[in-house]
Amino acid sequence: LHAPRTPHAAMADWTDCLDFGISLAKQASEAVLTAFNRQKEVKLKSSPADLVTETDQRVEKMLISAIRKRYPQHRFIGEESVAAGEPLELTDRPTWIIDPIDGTVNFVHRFPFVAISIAFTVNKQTEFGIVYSCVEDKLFHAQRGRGAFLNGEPLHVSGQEDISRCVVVTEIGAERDDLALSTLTSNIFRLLKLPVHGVRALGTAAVDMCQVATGGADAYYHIGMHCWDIAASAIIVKEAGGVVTDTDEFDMMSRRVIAASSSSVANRISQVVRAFPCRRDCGGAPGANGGAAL
Ligand SMILES: Nc1ncnc2c1ncn2[C@@H]1O[C@H](CO)[C@@H](O)[C@H]1OP(=O)(O)O
Ligand SMILES: [Mg+2]
Ligand SMILES: [Mg+2]
Repeated sequence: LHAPRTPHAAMADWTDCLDFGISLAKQASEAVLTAFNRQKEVKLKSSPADLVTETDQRVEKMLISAIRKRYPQHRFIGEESVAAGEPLELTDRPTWIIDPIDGTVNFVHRFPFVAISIAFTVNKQTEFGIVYSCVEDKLFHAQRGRGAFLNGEPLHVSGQEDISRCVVVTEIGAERDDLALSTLTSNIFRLLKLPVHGVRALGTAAVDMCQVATGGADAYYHIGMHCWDIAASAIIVKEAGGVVTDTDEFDMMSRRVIAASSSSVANRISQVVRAFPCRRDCGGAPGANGGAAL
């Protein structure tokens, strides 16, 4: 007798991978903290504000080689691998999306918010996300359909629906051209005029977005970041009861995101904030097959 065939991905719950990812994030955090107070050699990437250090590269290599050893069939999208010329391609295969240090400018300056961000997708759907805020020693994680947690305690968004009572987090990013800078500053101007209670930026997209999951902030938006900056924190916000959108449906490759405590706050931010053009990380038109869903 033959049991009915169920696709492998539908059967698996990927908890094994999640546990392994958490143990690796802890190891990676030790490496980041050891280097944190030392003098760093800094190289530039796409702009004078887009930095990389030897630690970013070493931590990413350590993570990928450990995962590859245990799961030889799995694929990777890593910030520093892509910077070194690896293709950025999301397929249906199990894929680890890694930012070895989110907040490299903070790391270089010893501004105490840096994180390791690890997301895992199957069939382009995120199964879990891990964000380890190293200096704070805060481990955020979420698994699809199973809630979001900070150091093991359940997380919930604030539920705030009134934009004028919101703390909104965003990032300044690495772009320094006139169009990007004027769009960015006028977005902040328009939000402050609504008014909102405050606008904040911690310097790490992953940790910023986790603030929405804790209820410490009510919304987050960012234009220009990459999939590895937000893939893990997006599922953490969603599992904490938040809303994660683009101008339309969330697409982690679109380089735009709004995460909010409620759909009314998300809609209000999408009415106020304008995007500047960014080349997609991968895939076709927004929402097309090459994108990725939560
Ligand atoms: N081109 C870009 N535009 C906007 N944000 C970017 C960016 N590249 C990276 N980021 C991310 O935005 C935050 C800082 O503004 C960080 O999370 C940073 O990630 P990183 O430190 O891994 O490079
Ligand atoms: Mg990053
Ligand atoms: Mg990084």
